[in-house]
Amino acid sequence: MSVGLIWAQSTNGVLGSNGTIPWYLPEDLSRFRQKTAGAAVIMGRRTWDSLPARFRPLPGRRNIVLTRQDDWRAEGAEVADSLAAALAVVPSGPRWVIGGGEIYRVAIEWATQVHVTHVAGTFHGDAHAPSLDTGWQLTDVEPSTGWLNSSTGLRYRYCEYTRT
Ligand SMILES: CCc1nc(N)nc(N)c1OCCCOc1ncccc1N1CCC(C(F)(F)F)CC1
Repeated sequence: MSVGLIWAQSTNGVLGSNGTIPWYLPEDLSRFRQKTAGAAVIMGRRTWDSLPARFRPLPGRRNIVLTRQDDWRAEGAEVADSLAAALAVVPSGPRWVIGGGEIYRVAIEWATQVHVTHVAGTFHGDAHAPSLDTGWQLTDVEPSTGWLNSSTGLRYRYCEYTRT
């Protein structure tokens, strides 16, 4: 029942603040788009609400939204009331959990890969990335040393972790 998690976090582990991402990193948007293209994406209802309207639903992907509201509906979204239910509706093929903090904390138990965009800097926020325990191996860092420079002046790098 393997699933991948993908997120962008600051040095102090912030993912989001009040339903938004507290930085603008166009390179990460491209990376996210490329990594999840054609896959099923699983997200919490708050993350769905946070998507800019033109990206809701995320184009070219099955969008599965987790909510406990049994009457919740949205154009372009498939609804599930648990992660297990979400994974059951996409029995095969790549599945990416794309947020938010609450969902990552549940999904990390099922995950076999985590792709993190690390944004250099300290940001205020109310959603935090889960910590990766010792079972996770860092299998790819780009660049191998140092940081990439965004057109926005932010420094960032990509880390990929796997767990057997
Ligand atoms: C990108 C942000 C992001 N980064 C990584 N590495 N992992 C994620 N889990 C993630 O959060 C995806 C859901 C939230 O997404 C957005 N939140 C605010 C503004 C824009 C977006 N994006 C822009 C790109 C768009 C495209 F369809 F092009 F992919 C999807 C919506």
